[in-house]
Amino acid sequence: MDTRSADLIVGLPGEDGTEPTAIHPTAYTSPGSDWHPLDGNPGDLVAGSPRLNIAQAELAAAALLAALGVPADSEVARRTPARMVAGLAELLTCPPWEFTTFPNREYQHELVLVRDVPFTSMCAHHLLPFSGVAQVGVLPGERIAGLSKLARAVEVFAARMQVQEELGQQIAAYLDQQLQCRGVGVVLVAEHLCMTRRGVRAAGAAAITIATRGQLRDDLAARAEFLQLTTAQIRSAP
Ligand SMILES: Nc1nc2c(ncn2[C@@H]2O[C@H](COP(=O)(O)OP(=O)(O)OP(=O)(O)O)[C@@H](O)[C@H]2O)c(=O)[nH]1
Ligand SMILES: [Zn+2]
Repeated sequence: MDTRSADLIVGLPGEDGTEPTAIHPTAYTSPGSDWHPLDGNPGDLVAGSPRLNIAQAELAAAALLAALGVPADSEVARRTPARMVAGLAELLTCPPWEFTTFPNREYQHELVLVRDVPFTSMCAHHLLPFSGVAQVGVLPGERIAGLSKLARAVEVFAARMQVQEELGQQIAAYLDQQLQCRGVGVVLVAEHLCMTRRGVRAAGAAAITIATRGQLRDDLAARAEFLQLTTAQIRSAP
């Protein structure tokens, strides 16, 4: 497995077949990431968290709108600062969940792939959403994950401000650590509003990133199969 994450390995299945000790995804900081506005803990951004000051955020939102010259006195706009804060908090928050695994009793050694997991995340450069689909593949080891947990891993790491490359690497590193499996692959295809609706306004442009671990990175045949299954339907340039 990825040597960069060796010092962070948790969740090893017990020798007697007991459940691994799961780390909660919201308490997880991926290896190799040196900067996250939410400090690796999107779960902090929930109502009541000392890090989420709703009143202050609403004042700041009102000040931002005023500085942008947006009138605040209409009935429609009166609650806009509160809606802005609630909307951002929602995009940067994920409900808690536990990573469930099961013994790989029939020894499924072929690829397990969950395709087209929709996600929305927040661009760390412009605070605009980027959204698309994730393809999450695992070459199982001793244990297999509940399928929904592969999609939940996407969901929880999407609830951060970041760039797409980081999102893919965080998901891959997390699954690698949790499952101690033989390989992990994450393909993200996303539209960045900061690029398609402003700036260069490249409408229709998509960003594709690939993050792999273990045999899906190092075994050329396994990698080719994974990429063929996950990228075959991506539209080529006109
Ligand atoms: N690699 C990467 N770049 C991103 C991502 N999201 C946004 N960007 C890019 O981040 C860059 C920020 O560059 P800047 O030149 O500082 O920003 P800007 O002046 O708004 O640039 P323009 O978007 O070209 O107008 C832009 O090129 C964005 O397209 C991402 O997920 N990954
Ligand atoms: Zn952006």
